[in-house]
Amino acid sequence: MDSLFTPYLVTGICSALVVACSLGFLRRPNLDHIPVVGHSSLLASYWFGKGLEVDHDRFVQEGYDKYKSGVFRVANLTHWIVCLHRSHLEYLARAPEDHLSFDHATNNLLKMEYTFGLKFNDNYQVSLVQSTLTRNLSVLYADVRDEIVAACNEYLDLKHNEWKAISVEHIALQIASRASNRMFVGFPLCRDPDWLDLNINIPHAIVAELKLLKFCPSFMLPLVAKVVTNLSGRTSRGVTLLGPVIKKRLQHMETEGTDWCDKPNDFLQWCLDTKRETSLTSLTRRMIVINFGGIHTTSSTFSQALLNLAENPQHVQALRDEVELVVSNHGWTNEALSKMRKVDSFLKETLRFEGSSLLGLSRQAMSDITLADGTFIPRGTLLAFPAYAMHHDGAVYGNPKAFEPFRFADLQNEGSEGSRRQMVAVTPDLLSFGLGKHACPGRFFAATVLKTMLAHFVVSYDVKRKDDESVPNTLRMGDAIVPNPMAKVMIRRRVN
Ligand code: HEM
Repeated sequence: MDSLFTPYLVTGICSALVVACSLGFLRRPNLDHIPVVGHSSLLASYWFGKGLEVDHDRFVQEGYDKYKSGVFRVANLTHWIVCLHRSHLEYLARAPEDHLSFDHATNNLLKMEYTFGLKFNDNYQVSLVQSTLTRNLSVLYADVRDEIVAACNEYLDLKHNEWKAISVEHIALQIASRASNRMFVGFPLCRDPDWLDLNINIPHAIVAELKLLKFCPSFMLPLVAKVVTNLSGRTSRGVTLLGPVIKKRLQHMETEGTDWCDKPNDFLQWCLDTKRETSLTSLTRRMIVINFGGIHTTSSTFSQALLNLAENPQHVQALRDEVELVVSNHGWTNEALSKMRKVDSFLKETLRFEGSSLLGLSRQAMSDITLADGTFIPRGTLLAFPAYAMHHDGAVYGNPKAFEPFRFADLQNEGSEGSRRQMVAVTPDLLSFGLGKHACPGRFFAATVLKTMLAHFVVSYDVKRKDDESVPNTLRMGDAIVPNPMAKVMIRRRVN
């Protein structure tokens, strides 16, 4: 019965998709008045889809250079992205959600309900990141550092003083996911290889699923998602691992109220304390989504920083001197991190120089809008800024094509605007953490983890390029910029 039914079902879905896609094309916002860079139509970008993956960076840069003070659009397989100009940043930062929506743009990209199983706009975890997580950084700093040191010892597994080749991406992912999960779900689950593996690999699965889902019109998503996503599989694997921890905590809350001896202080508990949900499924999905936002962003920044360290050995001593001096005065504390200007600058320059996306500040127009320069943006349009090109603009940064690790520390030392130069500052010159009310709320935690990781590496290990090969370039996959997964560096315990 099933085998007879399946071909009809598949044919039905395919035909409906074709009809719906054609209708979808007809209903797209009319953007004829905005110049195109690269593929001249969405259809062309379908046909040359492979080319788009490869050339997207070239098109965006071309548009940025050509339309210096205007807007342009690039095709992104299923929709146009209108790239705005720097002068529109202030409007975007202030625009209310019913004009320019971060949530709709994100949902358009991630199809949250079908990939994570969380309803659109059901995101109370965002305010917990912003408030409780950030507030607890000093209190929980010792735990986070403890996890980083333990993870380094375990995964690097260095014997004596011998050099060892390590896969940068693998090591960065393991350490970042351990450190993050110490804060997210606490000890001992933060060391459970199955929990870590689940959360490290979910983004790969979701990216693959989205490649299919993004062609699907919204009314068909519930049906198609059932076929192409593995939401129930990953949820049940997560519930098996996290469920017993949640159950135990719920029991404590029932018998002992809001406080008890040894009450955990971690993200899971903060979610439970809100009493917004008690279902094992939704709490597990919540912890998966927070891992999704936190792990890969942090680990790819660290991967890139480690590669930059191996590529620029002449800067290691300055970093070591700074870390040793600060730690001798303040110990390993969150306060000490705020004094490590060079470490901060090294990471900030890594975000500027490589970054994680060609485009930043994606938003969807929720009504017809006319920008200050008169450009008309119809309702439904997806907007973004050419972040990578902006970060490499000689009018903003001197010597923009060079990695200058201490450029932000030098600016901090020179000027009165010290705090604006810090990694966590969000300013129009650096869009790595976004801008305005949706600027990344996890950036304070990310900076704590990243600075501790880098500071620990420079004082504990020697790092160099592998066999004097230069480090491989980052990869471009559509808009995303990711460290090359094949990249390796040589590492040993510090010799002097
Ligand atoms: C180096 C690491 C990270 C980078 C580069 C990064 C970058 C970003 C960016 C660009 C945005 C969108 C901002 C906008 O469009 O205005 C964002 C949003 C967000 N990030 Fe991060 N992020 C990082 C780490 C983290 C971590 C560790 C967490 C959680 C602990 C986190 C949680 C979030 C959340 C919840 C949002 C959505 C904010 C909202 O809905 O208003 N991020 N992040």
